[in-house]
Amino acid sequence: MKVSVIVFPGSNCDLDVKWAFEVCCNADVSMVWHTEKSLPESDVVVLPGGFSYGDYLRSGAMAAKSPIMGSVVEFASSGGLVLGICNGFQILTEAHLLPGVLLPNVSTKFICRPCKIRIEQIDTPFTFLYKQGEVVNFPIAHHEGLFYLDDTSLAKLEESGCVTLRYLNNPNGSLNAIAGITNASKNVLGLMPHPERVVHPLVGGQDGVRFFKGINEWVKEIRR
Ligand SMILES: NC(=O)CC[C@H](N)C(=O)O
Repeated sequence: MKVSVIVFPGSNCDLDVKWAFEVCCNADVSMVWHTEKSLPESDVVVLPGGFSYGDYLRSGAMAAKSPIMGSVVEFASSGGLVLGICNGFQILTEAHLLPGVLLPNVSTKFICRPCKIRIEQIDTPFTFLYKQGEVVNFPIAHHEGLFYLDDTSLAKLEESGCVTLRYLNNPNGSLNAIAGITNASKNVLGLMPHPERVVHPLVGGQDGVRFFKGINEWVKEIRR
């Protein structure tokens, strides 16, 4: 499986997610600097966590205008798998690949801790190795994690089964405790928690292993 991780000035989870793909599924991972205009051959494109452009203006707003994003949008539109973790989720909403916006946490504090997350949808390339309703531990680390959407669009998002992950104890005040969503065709996932931080017992857990293994199996299935 070929994975491209987009690196923005201020990304800081780029190497963690590269390692997660390597350790979980022996993936071939390329790091792609944001000023590139085209993607290498890819099965999956990842927008990693961090503080792209120092979170100036709004988290993800400037990164969404980076030269590489034209190719990322094209890749997503053609059905390619796109994964945005934390700052990557913020970039996906700013690029309008996903609906809604991530606002400052209701506490106005940066929150960094383990978090219980319920898997709400398993009919996605990212979550199908989990059980429906399973509760996992994925850490969170963000200041702007409050997922917000207008009432009508939120109802539509829920009805269409695009709410993929939900917090058990809503740490940031997200509407409907939403932690992760997909687009309608479910090839684009954005989530605030960090599955790449729980892929080895040495780093505090393994609940993220099936997330990355699942992506790999999904890609291999498509290729077959
Ligand atoms: N870990 C991250 O990706 C941080 C996301 C973002 N910069 C925030 O603080 O909300």
